[in-house]
Amino acid sequence: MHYIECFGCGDVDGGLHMTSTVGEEHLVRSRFEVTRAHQGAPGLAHGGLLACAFDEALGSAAGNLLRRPAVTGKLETDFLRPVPVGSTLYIVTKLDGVAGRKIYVSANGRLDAEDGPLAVRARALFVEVTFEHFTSHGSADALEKFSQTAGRSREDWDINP
Ligand SMILES: CCCCCCCCCCCCCC(=O)SCCNC(=O)CCNC(=O)[C@H](O)C(C)(C)COP(=O)(O)OP(=O)(O)OC[C@H]1O[C@@H](n2cnc3c(N)ncnc32)[C@H](O)[C@@H]1OP(=O)(O)O
Repeated sequence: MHYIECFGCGDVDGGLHMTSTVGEEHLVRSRFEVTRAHQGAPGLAHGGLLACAFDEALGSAAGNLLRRPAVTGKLETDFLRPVPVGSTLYIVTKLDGVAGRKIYVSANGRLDAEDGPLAVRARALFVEVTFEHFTSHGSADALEKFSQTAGRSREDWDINP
């Protein structure tokens, strides 16, 4: 599910511009190209933005694999290596389990190649929500834009393929 104004996957100035695809063995592969806009220490990615990139990758996996709206309840990150500006993080996310509304996902991010050195590891708990979560806490304008740019209606989420 893609939303053009999403900081993670949308077309936002200084955003992460991430792409995610569902691949073999129900793994979701995401890429994050680290630019100067994502800097913390000179020449290195900001840890908070790396956490954001993993939130996006993990959330994309939960949404695309289960086709249910869910939000991040908890996110843990292990920063194992510095991530330089100019590098690309190859993130692979897997669904670890579902318990009622709770969706457990985890991801590994490798530097510059699918088999590059492991730089960041993350785990998250997403909690399935109803559409009322977005209608009551978000804005009607943003939801309208979402349904136009995503090209889907809320009914699409009722189907679990
Ligand atoms: C039209 C719309 C389309 C939408 C498209 C989708 C786009 C997605 C975009 C994604 C963008 C990227 C992603 C983003 O940026 S998502 C944005 C960041 N996240 C949020 O804003 C979420 C804010 N939090 C909430 O809204 C509520 O707290 C939620 C909904 C999460 C739960 O409140 P709710 O009252 O509903 O449920 P509950 O409290 O009964 O909890 C239910 C169960 O979950 C367990 N639990 C909860 N929290 C935690 C925790 N921290 N650690 C451990 N466990 C936790 C809890 O114990 C319980 O377990 P159990 O007792 O059943 O065993």
